[in-house]
Amino acid sequence: MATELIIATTNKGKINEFKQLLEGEGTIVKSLLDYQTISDIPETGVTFHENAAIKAETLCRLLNRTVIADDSGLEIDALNGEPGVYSARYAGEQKDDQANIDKVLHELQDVPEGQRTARFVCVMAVAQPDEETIFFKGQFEGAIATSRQGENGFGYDPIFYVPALGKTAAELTSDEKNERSHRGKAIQELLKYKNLFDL
Ligand SMILES: O=c1nc[nH]c2c1ncn2[C@H]1C[C@H](O)[C@@H](COP(=O)(O)OP(=O)(O)OP(=O)(O)O)O1
Ligand SMILES: [Mg+2]
Repeated sequence: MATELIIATTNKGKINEFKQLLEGEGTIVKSLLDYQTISDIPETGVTFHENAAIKAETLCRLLNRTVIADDSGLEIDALNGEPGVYSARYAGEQKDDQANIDKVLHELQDVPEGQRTARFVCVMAVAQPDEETIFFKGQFEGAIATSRQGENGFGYDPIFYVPALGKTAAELTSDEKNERSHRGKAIQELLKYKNLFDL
């Protein structure tokens, strides 16, 4: 039987990346979209670690199975690290990617090119029944562009400029993004520490 990895997320962009990063011979990825009867898990924490733990531990308890969660966001230096943990709801509770991007571009309208540095942060929590939750982290350094470029990815990708490649994250192929992204790096750390079949 295939190993099922359960990710406590409803974000389709994340789910696609988890599938590209982890699925293969004998391993399939499931998400909250496969457990429609489970209601939304409120993210009441004030740090990525707290929210990742809340999501992973809540679903772990409900299913009595190992669960992975990803809490991530965009830290913009000129905004003192905002929107950070609040990235998904930056422009309101409706979690609208386009409205969030518009708000970032507006906030940064007078910030010159050299001062638009930012990073994506991902904290991944692995919750297992009767064990301490463990955490893995990844960061992806870049800068905020002045307009949208590219169609790939999700969330803030169209305005996240990757200097080394001269493209936004939304102009990268999924392999190019996964090799260097916050989520890709957190998964690499997880896999250094744990075999997928132990999850
Ligand atoms: O690679 C990324 N490329 C672009 N944007 C990204 C990325 N990674 C995180 N982000 C943004 C999306 C969202 O605005 C926030 C995550 O918020 P976060 O609460 O972790 O996820 P979510 O609410 O969309 O789904 P869920 O909590 O069900 O996993 O950061
Ligand atoms: Mg969320």
